[in-house]
Amino acid sequence: MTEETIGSRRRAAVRLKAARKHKPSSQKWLLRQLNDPYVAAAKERGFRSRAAFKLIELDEKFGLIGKGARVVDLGAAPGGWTQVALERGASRVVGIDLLDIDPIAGATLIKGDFQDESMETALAEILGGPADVVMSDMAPNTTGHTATDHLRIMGLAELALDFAFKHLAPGGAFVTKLFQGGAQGDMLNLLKRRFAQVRHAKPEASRKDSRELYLVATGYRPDAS
Ligand SMILES: C[S@@+](CC[C@H](N)C(=O)[O-])C[C@H]1O[C@@H](n2cnc3c(N)ncnc32)[C@H](O)[C@@H]1O
Repeated sequence: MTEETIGSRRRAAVRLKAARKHKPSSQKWLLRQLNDPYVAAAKERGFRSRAAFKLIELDEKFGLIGKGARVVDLGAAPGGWTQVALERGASRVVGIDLLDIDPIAGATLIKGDFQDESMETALAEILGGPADVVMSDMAPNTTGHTATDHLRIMGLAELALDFAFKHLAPGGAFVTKLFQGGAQGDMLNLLKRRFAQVRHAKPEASRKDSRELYLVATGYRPDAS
């Protein structure tokens, strides 16, 4: 048996031992975390979430974050997407979340609901101009009821889009998380009128069994009606 095999067996035994300390429901979650290559890679690269790799993939595919870009990260906690935006050359990044976020050098982090009026003035001051990218990885608490969860996430995505309309620079990009079924009806039509290109994407890092996917709209046209 090679040393590598012995090593991986040992690691598996440690994982199982660690997982056994927990209730069956959290055991399942823990085992999934422990065996997830993106969790391991995030730890190795100092990212706060495995979600960081979703943004890396989206940026590699669509070229969203240019050098010196101003970026707004909606639903930023624990901070993976904010870290990626900075690493990819953004000059100003504002992360907003209902939850506390530990400081990230180079970013401004605001605790609160992105819909609060106070956010508008704070943002204009911090960014020093309109945003080049408004991105939302926001997720509402899920209920387990598929139709309700779909409506909730669509509602949040629509509000994020309203926010983008107010803050994006011409030519800017908007990214939002959705559930499968994607952007539909009115929202999709609106996006197609106001952006040069609208695409759906399911990054490799997005779990196969999750209904999540992302909508990426580029080339914002504020004057289009
Ligand atoms: C999946 S997490 C984001 C992970 C993040 N992209 C990362 O890489 O670390 C979704 C976040 O959306 C936040 N959220 C949900 N509704 C929000 C709202 N109305 N305003 C601000 N943040 C919100 C939640 O608190 C949660 O932290």
